[in-house]
Formats: sequence, C-alpha cells, structure tokens
Amino acid sequence: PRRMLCLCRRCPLCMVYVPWNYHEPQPGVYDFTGDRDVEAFLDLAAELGLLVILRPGPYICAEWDMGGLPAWLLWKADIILRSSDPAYLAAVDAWLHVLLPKIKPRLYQHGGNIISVQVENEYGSYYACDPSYLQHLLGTFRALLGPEVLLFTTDGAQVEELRCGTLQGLYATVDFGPDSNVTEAFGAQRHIEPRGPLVNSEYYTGWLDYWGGPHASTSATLVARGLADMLQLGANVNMYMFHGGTNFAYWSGADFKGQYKPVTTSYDYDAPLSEAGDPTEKLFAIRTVISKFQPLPVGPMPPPAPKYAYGWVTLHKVNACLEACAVLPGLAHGFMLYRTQLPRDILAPAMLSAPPHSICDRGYVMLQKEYQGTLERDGQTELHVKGKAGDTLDVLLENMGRISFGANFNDFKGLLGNLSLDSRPLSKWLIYPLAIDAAIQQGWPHAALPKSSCRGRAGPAFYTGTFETPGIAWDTFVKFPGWSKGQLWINGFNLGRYWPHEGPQQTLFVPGSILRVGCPNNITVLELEGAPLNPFLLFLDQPLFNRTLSHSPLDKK
Ligand SMILES: CCCC/N=C1\SC[C@@H]2[C@H](O)[C@H](O)[C@@H](O)CN12
Repeated sequence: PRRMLCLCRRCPLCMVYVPWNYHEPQPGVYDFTGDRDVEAFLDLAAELGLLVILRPGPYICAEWDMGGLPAWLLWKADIILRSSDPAYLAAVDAWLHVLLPKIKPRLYQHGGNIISVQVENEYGSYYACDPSYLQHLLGTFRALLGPEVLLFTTDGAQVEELRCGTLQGLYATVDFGPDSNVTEAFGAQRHIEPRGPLVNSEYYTGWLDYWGGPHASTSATLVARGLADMLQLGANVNMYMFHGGTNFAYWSGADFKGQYKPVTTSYDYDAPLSEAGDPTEKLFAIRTVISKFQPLPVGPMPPPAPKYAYGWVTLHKVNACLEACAVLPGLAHGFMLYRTQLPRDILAPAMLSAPPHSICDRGYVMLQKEYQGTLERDGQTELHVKGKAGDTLDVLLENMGRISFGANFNDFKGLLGNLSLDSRPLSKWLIYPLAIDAAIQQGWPHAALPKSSCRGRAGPAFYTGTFETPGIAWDTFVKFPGWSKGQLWINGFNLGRYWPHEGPQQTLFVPGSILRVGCPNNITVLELEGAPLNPFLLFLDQPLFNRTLSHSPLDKK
C-alpha cells in the first residue's frame, strides 16, 4: 500500500464512483454508451496522466438517487439492501460480473491506471452491520479483480463506525472534513490499521445542498489549514469534492432527517473546481499548501472553459400537460399520472386528503384540468375541492429523488396510499407511467402539439422554444424568472429540476457539449405549478447558486 499511495503523491489522480443504477436501468439490461462509457472515461484519464482510485460500490451514497442502487431492487418489497440478503447479493454479483471484467485490464498491476478499488461505502454508518455481506463482496472483488489490487474501505473517522465498516483483507481508511481534529481522526484509523499509510479518502472541501436550504459554503482558509495539517503528518488525502458536479435528469438523491430532504440539481459542493469546472479561490489556497510539500507543475494554470450569455429566449405554452401526458406510456423515471372520477357531486368544498407517507414525493392536483394545488411529502397533504360527479381528478406525481443515506432508503415512489374526499376513500384509479424523456428525445412536443391559447394558467404544462448560438457552443447557465418549479430539457438532454421558489440555486448549468451550432437548439420545459404570463428563460454566463427570490427585474419578468 505504501508504494501505491506514495506513487499517488507524485502523480495526479482522480477518485471516481461508478453508480450501478446509471448502468443497469432494468435487471439484466446494461448501458455503457455515451456518458455511461466507463472504459472510455478511464482510458481518457490514463491519456491525461491521471491515476484512478475507483469506487464501484455497489452502494456509493454521493447524494445520488438511492445511493447508486437501482430502484428495481425494491420490486422485492422486503429486500434488505446492503446485506447478505440472497436476493440483494444475487443482483450485486450479476452486476459486478459485468462491471469488474471491464476494470481488471485497467488495473495498475496490468499496466493500467487504476491503483486501488474501494469496496462498499461508509458501511459502518449503516444499521445492518452485516460482516458476511462485506466478506461476500471481498470474495467477489478478489475473484474478479485478482489477488494484487489494493482493496479498501472508507468510513467516518469514529471507532464505532469503523467497527462495522471494516474487514480483514480490506485496508481501512477514513473520511472527515476541516472541522475535525486531524490527530483524533487518524487515531481512529490507526485503531484498525496500526501500520500502513494514513488516508483521508474524503476530505470535505465543501458540502451538499438541499432544496430550501442555503448553498454550502466552507472557508477556503479552513480547508487549506486542514490539508496542511494532514500533509504535515505525511498522510494521503483525496478531496471530496475536488470538482463539483450536476445531478442531471432525476439523479439527485435525498436525505431523511426527521423529514424527507431532497438534494438539489447542482452538486457544486462549493468545491475547488466549480460545477462548471471553474477555478475558485479555494483551488488557489489548496495549490499554495501543496507547493509547500512538493513542486507544482511548471507553466500557467489552464483557463476556465469559456461561458456565454445567450440572453433571453421566449417560450410558448403547448397543450396542457395532462392532455398530452396520457399518450406517453413507457418506462417512467420522474412522473406518474393518477386519474379517477369524482364519485358524487361535491357542491361545497370538500377536503381531499392524503394519508401519511402516501405522497412520494409531490402531487400536482387537477380537477377537470384546473390546477387545485400541490400535495407534498412531509408537508401539505390536504386540499379543498368541489365539482360534479364524474369530473376527472388527476394527480401528477413527481419523484424528487430516492433517499441516498441512512436506514430509510427503501424509498418507494408514487401515490402509496389512497386519497380520500371528506374521509371517504376514492377508488377506480387509472395509473399512467409517463415516459416523458423518451418522447422528448424523439422531438415531442416541438412538432406534435399546437401552441395553447390559455397563457399563464396555473398547473402542469409544457412550454417549448428555440434559440441559436452565435457560432459557438459554450457552457451557460439558465435562469427561470417568474417560474415556479419544473424540469428542463435542451435538445432532448434532461438538465434537471429547477425550483427558484425554493432555492438556493437560481440557475441550471448547461454544458456546451449538449448545444448545437448552426441550427436551432430545442428547449422543452415542464412547469409544474405556474409559469409567468410572459414565459422567458434567461441564459447567463455565470451561475446563481445562493439567492432567495429577490425583487430584482431579473426575477419579475
Ligand atoms: C457525516 C457524513 C455522513 C454522510 N457521508 C457523506 S455526506 C457527503 C459525502 C458523500 O455522501 C459521500 O458519498 C460519502 O461517502 C461521504 N459523505
């Protein structure tokens, strides 16, 4: 281990997760194409002279949907995740038998750039504490990767976490941030590993954001000081995160701390390199510390990738969402439509209510296509409605991301209990999985639907627009002045959820790689609660991470 890790002190390296659910959308159906081409990613890292520490899980946490585990594991409702439950282990082994043969030829021992592989992730923080599960993983990793590669675990730097998270045959490492005492933290590691390198596998340079909370902000000075303390001890450090990221589409996870807390689309993490890859003050503070321990690369720092403010883009409302949605059958990730009819005349407002834990996670309620309001998990679960017998009651149900940490992460989605009207349960529901992404990737609704006349009406609706770039396709950030909450696609690429009313992020990052030059870029927005009368988007050349809704002109149009 010392040779390996001291090597990494001489060579730049990247530590990277492999999210199982990103590659196996259905049991036995694997996807390693495009952004999912793990081998191309590893080969590119090798071309760039980067060594790799790989973290294939199978559980990875990372505020990623269900911590990287595929939701279809929950088809067995009583499955015990991250344990030696035979149903869980069978799925894990099938997956590892597909992934690890792609990794083995790229191991350092075989002339590749992968110097070590992490098994599981902070297992010591999980209630199951099942050593036969870790033993099974060790056996599978060894069988598929061979006897030489360094296998390790990572756990919080507390002895009680290391107790369940470590195993003979897996080198124990710890993770902690700048607010921890370095000596105490490594003391916990030494409790398990009396010899071998001191390793902080996740030195927290920032932190994650939840919708409705503040954007994380960790002092550059504090981060730099903690790094200096560790390097002074001769420790090995991986910074988490060194480069911020984005939870595109529906990939963001959630936490459960007494109540459900969904994570934002942006995973900027207040990292030294931002979500868009731009250097920050924190990067230079870290660089200064490292220069005290080893020579820095010669030459100037690479400049940030160019950004461009494409400006205002007008959108047009197309037919209200639900008229269109019911024709989108297929595999749903983000949205389901639940439809029934009022069983009787409701001439005076009646209470439509949801039982506890039944709305997972937000339900947009329409009666005769008129928006009535939003039911939300651990929030508002009652609405007043009135109408006639036979009126159509629709609930568009949104998945806001599966819990990715802790014991409650068998996180089922949908309308999990029956709604009632004045305490009398409703029945005869029709359920539509909405394969919106597949339809949008095939050009819907740009060509398919006429512009709608009913501007500004509240409730779920699709909006479309196009814009051309001035001959370049640079990164940009899109702002939603006056919009409420929804989902954005450009050229069929799902850029994630926006929720300016909730914040903290007010813009979505748009990588230049998904933009087109010389032909229109198609924008599709699914607004869930209410768009502005003049539906514009504003493309900026900088992000707005931490801004409550102000009354600046940018927010009011
Ligand atoms: C006190 C920390 C407990 C949870 N661990 C976290 S929160 C942010 C990071 C990422 O989730 C990362 O994937 C975890 O390994 C460690 N960590």
